[in-house]
Order: sequence, then structure tokens, then C-alpha cells
Amino acid sequence: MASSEEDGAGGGGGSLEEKEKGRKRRLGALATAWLIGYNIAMTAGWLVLAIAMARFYMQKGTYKGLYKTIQKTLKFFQTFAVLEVVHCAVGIVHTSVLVTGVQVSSRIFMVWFITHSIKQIQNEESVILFLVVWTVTEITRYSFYTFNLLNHLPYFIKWARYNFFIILYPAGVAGELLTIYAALPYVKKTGIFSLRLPNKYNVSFDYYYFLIIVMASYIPLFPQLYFHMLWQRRKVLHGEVIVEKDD
Ligand SMILES: CCCCCCCCCCCCC[C@@H](O)CC(=O)SCCNC(=O)CCNC(=O)[C@H](O)C(C)(C)COP(=O)(O)OP(=O)(O)OC[C@H]1O[C@@H](n2cnc3c(N)ncnc32)[C@H](O)[C@@H]1OP(=O)(O)O
Repeated sequence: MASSEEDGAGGGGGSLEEKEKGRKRRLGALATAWLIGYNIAMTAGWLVLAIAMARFYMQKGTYKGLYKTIQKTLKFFQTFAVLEVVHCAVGIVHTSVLVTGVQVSSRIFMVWFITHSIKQIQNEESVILFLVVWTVTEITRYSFYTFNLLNHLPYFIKWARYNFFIILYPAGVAGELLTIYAALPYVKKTGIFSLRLPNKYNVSFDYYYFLIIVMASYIPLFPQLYFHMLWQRRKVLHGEVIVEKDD
């Protein structure tokens, strides 16, 4: 995270260098305040989602219809996560734009272009699987960032942040892949998001094959995200310094 770097520089000095240092400090404080607000809002959003899912299941005794009940909250908070890519791009969070971009875009794709668009699969068990996994992950992750920024990080949150993913990441990926797989027959039948020839643009696009490519792209991309997290884990929990290649 961007820090109030160059601490100790005089604020009221007149030189250009001192003014620049003062500006950076103010930006650092502003960025920290923004990130605290953002992370609190995201923790709260995913907590609301967790409570709504638990209430639904306790009242109805089934997961059928669960997605429909929670979809608005899910769409709102998952889409809001686009800001994470912005945070990296503008440099207020020191992490890879590429890694964050792949993570966020795959989630947004699942929410809008699979589960929202193909209604027939909304009651699949695999949807519940990735929903539960995402929810546990995000409550842990955003509360970790919040407490970290406030310099009051309980060890169990840090531990959970850098251990839960070992199981949750593969479980989430399984839920996502099974959901896309379940969507394939409906995509083929309805031709949703596909463009057939002839048309005035003279281009064709088959969403069915696109989804197969997306599924295949998990094979090279997921291990990179997983190893990234394993490196982070070693760095944070065991204090190992590992030099990662830039994007
Ligand atoms: C268009 C079609 C697209 C199709 C694409 C197909 C791609 C398929 C492959 C993708 C598979 C993804 C599947 C996935 O959706 C499944 C799941 O998520 S399942 C649930 C389990 N998931 C996880 O556990 C997620 C783990 N991933 C992450 O945590 C992040 O997303 C990730 C970007 C991968 C890692 O994060 P990061 O590098 O940021 O690690 P850290 O958390 O350790 O943070 C590093 C430093 O940055 C600071 N930071 C980061 N974010 C914030 C923030 N919001 N506020 C404040 N600070 C932040 C953090 O504190 C660290 O700073 P420092 O080192 O200074 O302490």
C-alpha cells in the first residue's frame, strides 16, 4: 500500500523538494483514508451477502432460489472490485496490475456473462460452491486489509488470509469451471452472445467456443495466481523475501 513516505520532511519549508515531499505525504494520507473506507465497505458488503445466504438457507432449507435472492448485492460488490485494478494502476496499492486484473476480470466475467446471463444455471450446486468460497475469501481478505491499514491486525486474520486460499482457491476454481461447463448446452442452444454469418459486419463469433477457450485458459493462468499467493504467504507469514518479476 502507498505509505506516507518521506516521513520527517519539513512541511512548511520553501524549497521545491520540500513542497514535493509535503504533497506526497498528503497523497499518502488521502490514499490510506480512501483504502480504509473502501475495504470497510467491501467487508460489510460481503458480510451482508454471507448473512443473506445463511438466512435464506435456514428459512427455506434449500439453496434453490438463493442466487436470485442475493444477486443484486453480489453484482454490486463484485463489480465494485474493478477499483482494485485502478488502485494498482495508480500506485496506491503496490501489487501487480496483471495478477489483480486477471483475478477481478474472471470474477466479473462469471457474474455478468455466465450467471447473470444464463438463467438456467443459477440453481446449480457449482454456483453455490463458488458463492460460498468467494464470500469466505473476501470477508477474510478485506478485513485483513482494513485491520492492516489501521495497524491493528489480529494474528488469526493474517493467518486466515494466507492459509484459507490453499483450499478455497481450487474449490472456487472448481465451482467456476463446473458452472461454465453447465452453461455450455444452453449457450449452444440459444446462440447467446454469438454472431453468425452472414451479417453486415462480416464477422462471426461463437460464444460456445469462446467459453471453451476461457475454461482452457484457467490451466495456464490459475497456477500463476496460486503461486503468487504462495509467495505472498511465505513473505508475510515466514518473512521470506522473494523477488518477483515485474509485469
Ligand atoms: C474476459 C474473460 C476473462 C477470463 C479469464 C480467465 C482466467 C482464469 C483464471 C483465473 C482464476 C481465478 C479464479 C478465482 O476467481 C477463484 C477464487 O477467487 S476462489 C476464492 C479463493 N480466492 C482467493 O483466495 C483469492 C486470492 N487472490 C487474491 O487475494 C488477490 O486477488 C490477488 C490479486 C491474487 C493477490 O493479491 P495481492 O498481490 O494484492 O496480495 P496481498 O493481499 O498479499 O497484497 C499485496 C500488497 O497489496 C496491499 N493491498 C492489496 N489490496 C489492498 C487493498 N484493497 N487495500 C489495502 N492494501 C491492499 C496489501 O496490503 C499488500 O501490501 P504490503 O505488501 O505493503 O503489506
